[in-house]
Amino acid sequence: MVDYRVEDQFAILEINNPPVNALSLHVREGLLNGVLRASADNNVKAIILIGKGKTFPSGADIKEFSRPGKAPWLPEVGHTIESSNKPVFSALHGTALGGGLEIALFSHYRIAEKTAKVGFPEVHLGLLPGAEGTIRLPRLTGLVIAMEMITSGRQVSAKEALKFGIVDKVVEGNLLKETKAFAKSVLGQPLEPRKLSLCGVKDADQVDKYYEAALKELLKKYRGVIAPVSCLKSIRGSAQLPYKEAAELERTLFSELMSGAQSAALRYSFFAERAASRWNLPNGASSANSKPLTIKSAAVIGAGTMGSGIAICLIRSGIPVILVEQNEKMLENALRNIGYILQGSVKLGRMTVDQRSDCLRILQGAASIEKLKDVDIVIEAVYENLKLKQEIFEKLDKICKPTALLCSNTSTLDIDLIASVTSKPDRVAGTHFFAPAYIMKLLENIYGSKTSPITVATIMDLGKKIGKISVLSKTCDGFIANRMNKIGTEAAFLVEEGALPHDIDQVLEDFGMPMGVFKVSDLSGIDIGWSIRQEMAKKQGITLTLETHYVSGERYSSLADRLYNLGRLGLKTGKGWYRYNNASNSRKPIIDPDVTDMILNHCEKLRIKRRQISPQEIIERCLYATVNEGFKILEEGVAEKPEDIDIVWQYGFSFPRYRGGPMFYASQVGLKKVYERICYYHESFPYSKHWLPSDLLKKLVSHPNEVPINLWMNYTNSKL
Ligand SMILES: CC/C=C\C/C=C/C(=O)SCCNC(=O)CCNC(=O)[C@H](O)C(C)(C)COP(=O)(O)OP(=O)(O)OC[C@H]1O[C@@H](n2cnc3c(N)ncnc32)[C@H](O)[C@@H]1OP(=O)(O)O
Repeated sequence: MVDYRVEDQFAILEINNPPVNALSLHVREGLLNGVLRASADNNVKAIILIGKGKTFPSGADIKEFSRPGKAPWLPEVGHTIESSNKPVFSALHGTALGGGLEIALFSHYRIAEKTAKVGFPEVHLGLLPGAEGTIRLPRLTGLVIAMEMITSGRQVSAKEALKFGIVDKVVEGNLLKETKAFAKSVLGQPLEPRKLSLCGVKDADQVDKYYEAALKELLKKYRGVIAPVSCLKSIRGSAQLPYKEAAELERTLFSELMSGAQSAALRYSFFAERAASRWNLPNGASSANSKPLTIKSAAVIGAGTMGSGIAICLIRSGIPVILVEQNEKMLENALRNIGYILQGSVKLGRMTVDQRSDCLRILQGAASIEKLKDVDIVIEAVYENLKLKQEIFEKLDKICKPTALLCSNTSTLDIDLIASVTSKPDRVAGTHFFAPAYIMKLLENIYGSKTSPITVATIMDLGKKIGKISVLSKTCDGFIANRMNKIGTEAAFLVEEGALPHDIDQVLEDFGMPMGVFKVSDLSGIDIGWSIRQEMAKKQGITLTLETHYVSGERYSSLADRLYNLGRLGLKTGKGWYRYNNASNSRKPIIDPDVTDMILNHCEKLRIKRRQISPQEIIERCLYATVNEGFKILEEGVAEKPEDIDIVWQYGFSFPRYRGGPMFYASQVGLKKVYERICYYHESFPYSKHWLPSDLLKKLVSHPNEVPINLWMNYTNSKL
């Protein structure tokens, strides 16, 4: 794991632990033994630490964090490096992150290859750089930069690292050769000034001021997240305490974070995200054995908000797009809007003026789909109506080349029904983007019964290429995301039973959702849900009234229909579940007593006796109903694994990452407890079929060993 050789009186310790040279036990042992051996060798003048393959160590081995670890620990390895009688040079390339950067900070000198990046991403895992990174970095960079880098987890370029004083030299070409050359230029110089444990923090006298300012910002930016504040406390310690005491404080804070629920969820999320990109189909095809096609050109049908957003995602990644819209005025507006949105990206520094021009150069509008005969993929993004989509797919089937993939941005419709009108159903799939498509990271890809592995591989790969997190779902009504989402339904019932919209929103926001469900509803428009409900009623041949309380034997809440009838369509009309001060263009929701009156009247008419509802019940009702559906989704093979579901929730619905996702959250609460509460709510609300307990959940609670391994998460010691 660490290859040792001596060349030109340099001991080269080459770390060889692919794929990212994580500092697993054997690497730590190799480094420790290698440094001791080189220090004792009279033929060695200096020691060089370097990574084999694509990177210097990118951190501690995160997998080791979930099991009892073994010495030597990283700080021990680090102090052996620092106290060596020979100068130690870390030669950085790739991504020198976390524990990797800490090893470098224990070294006496750091040389970085031009394209290298360095950083402390531990905060994303709910941790702090616990091998004295919070104590050493401020000694090089000063407090402000260290606070920013460590609390944000940002990776900085070699050039920036040089400017900040993190590295001593940036080199091009052969890193080892250049490191040796640099080493020769400093050999013989005293080592003491190079030992960070002997240096002070140069702006230590300003620490309280910097701490307060950073804390204020963090509390606003990362509400409810504990690691950034612990990072900050540890950095403050680096300035206020003697080195050893600061290191002890760091260790204490690190242990607290490591044993906490947030870090467990964030570490799970790290692996879940990577697991979601791997997929298996029931026919044995998988991401490991299926090769994607290369997509060189695309078309998007429908220039509404969704279609335009999807076109932006594609052109931003260099894929030429034909945007098709029959309505010429709408097309013109859409092309102009895309220009404005990209202009906004330039203003925010997310792209250059030239990059914007390049994007617009590969975007063209078209009024008919006749022009699509040569494109590699078509993504249809018209109104959610099966008949309309089938008409389009029938035409595309005739016009497009036989190898073209035909995809629908449907959020609910059966892919098999859409594919059934084409002669090549193996080429048809769903690519469900989330609004706004150019911002939201999730791409929910859907396969039908005839979708080929090549098609699946291609859309999963396309997602990655356009910077999305792709998750695969089998076709069903609503797929993973919308089928599972029971929060809105239960929230409305809770309001009928005694809670008020702002009570529910507050509880959900305290839980970590960025916005409560009623605020979201106001933002997207009360009319959207209303049309969906009317469409559903039409299909079932029923008429919804303001007194409707049951539909086909299922409990129904007409509260939102009442808002619609009052013309309270949400933010756009200045009134919805909340009131808005449109005169001042404010988006801030204001609690409206008229809504409370409307709710109380509704309950009186339906003879509902209102009661006190606790925050605990709000969380349970909103989340456990969703979790129960999640288990049904797993049982039916709609999602292949719980990690897929959790990633859909994190990236599609902004579920707090520090809670892992609904499935991981349920595992932390304890599946037995969750199951018992679901059974209780099923008894209490027999007319809501989403409370019918999932068989899989029942089995996991009663006979966990009989459940196939993929149906429960790999990366957690879940409490059953
Ligand atoms: C007493 C105190 C002790 C320790 C303090 C130190 C703490 C730490 O160092 S915590 C770790 C800090 N480092 C990180 O958080 C980096 C995490 N990794 C990444 O950000 C990325 O993997 C990368 C930028 C390094 C590379 O990205 P990319 O090239 O896109 O590859 P992948 O992300 O797909 O990763 C490839 C493969 O490697 C696995 N992996 C990555 N990092 C680690 C790691 N630190 N430990 C274990 N495994 C790691 C990753 O899961 C992928 O494997 P799978 O595809 O099988 O999942």
